[in-house]
Amino acid sequence: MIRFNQVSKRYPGGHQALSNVSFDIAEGEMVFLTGHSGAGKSTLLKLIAAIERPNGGSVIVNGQNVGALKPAAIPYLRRNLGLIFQGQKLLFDRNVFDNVLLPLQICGFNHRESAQRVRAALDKVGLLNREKINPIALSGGEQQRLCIARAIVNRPSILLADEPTANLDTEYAGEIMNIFRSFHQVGSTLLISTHDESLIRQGDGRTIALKHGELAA
Ligand SMILES: Nc1ncnc2c1ncn2[C@@H]1O[C@H](COP(=O)(O)OP(=O)(O)OP(=O)(O)O)[C@@H](O)[C@H]1O
Repeated sequence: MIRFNQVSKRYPGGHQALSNVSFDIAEGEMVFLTGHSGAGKSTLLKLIAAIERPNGGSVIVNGQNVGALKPAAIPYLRRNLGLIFQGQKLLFDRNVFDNVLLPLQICGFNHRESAQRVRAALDKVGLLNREKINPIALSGGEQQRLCIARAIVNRPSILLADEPTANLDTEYAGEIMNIFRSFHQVGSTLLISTHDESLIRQGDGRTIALKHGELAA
């Protein structure tokens, strides 16, 4: 489902973030991506979502070479991806429900189906009873769960999460891991970058480790 074949990424200015990285992730797998700060984890996730392009090798997602996609094809790729990335902003001028609705509005779903999907996503992350409030009134962990609801409302087949439990206490981190496990159980493919050893222990998935931009043995 995701295949990296000898992938290298060098940023402008000459920094080599990834060197000759190769691995496969099968449909339905849950994989943790680990490595020190600066090892290249975020870069690897961005290559899958075509936020960055590789300088060498190929990144294949669902049979498509995403590094070679034309810009017009990128939104179609992203419809199959749920992205939980650092720095993604919630909209504080809309309520919880409307924050989750936004990706469906962009895709042109009708109102009734959208509302059902939003409520199903909010239910999964335990925020169904908070749909009318402004996200500013949510705790850090609840805001993170709202970001997850927004990422899954399209029912993506692949979920990419970059440090999803950073800055959260253990209790919240455990809740988020439970949500990921429930996706894994229904057959979604997950790739989760994390420093959090306890998350990895709870997750029962394979680990891919990066060290200075290379796969660590
Ligand atoms: N847009 C960019 N321009 C230039 N260099 C970058 C850019 N993004 C990342 N880098 C560099 O590439 C390397 C890998 O960064 P990346 O963010 O992928 O690492 P990471 O493993 O996710 O780190 P962290 O755990 O700290 O988030 C780092 O040395 C970083 O400074």
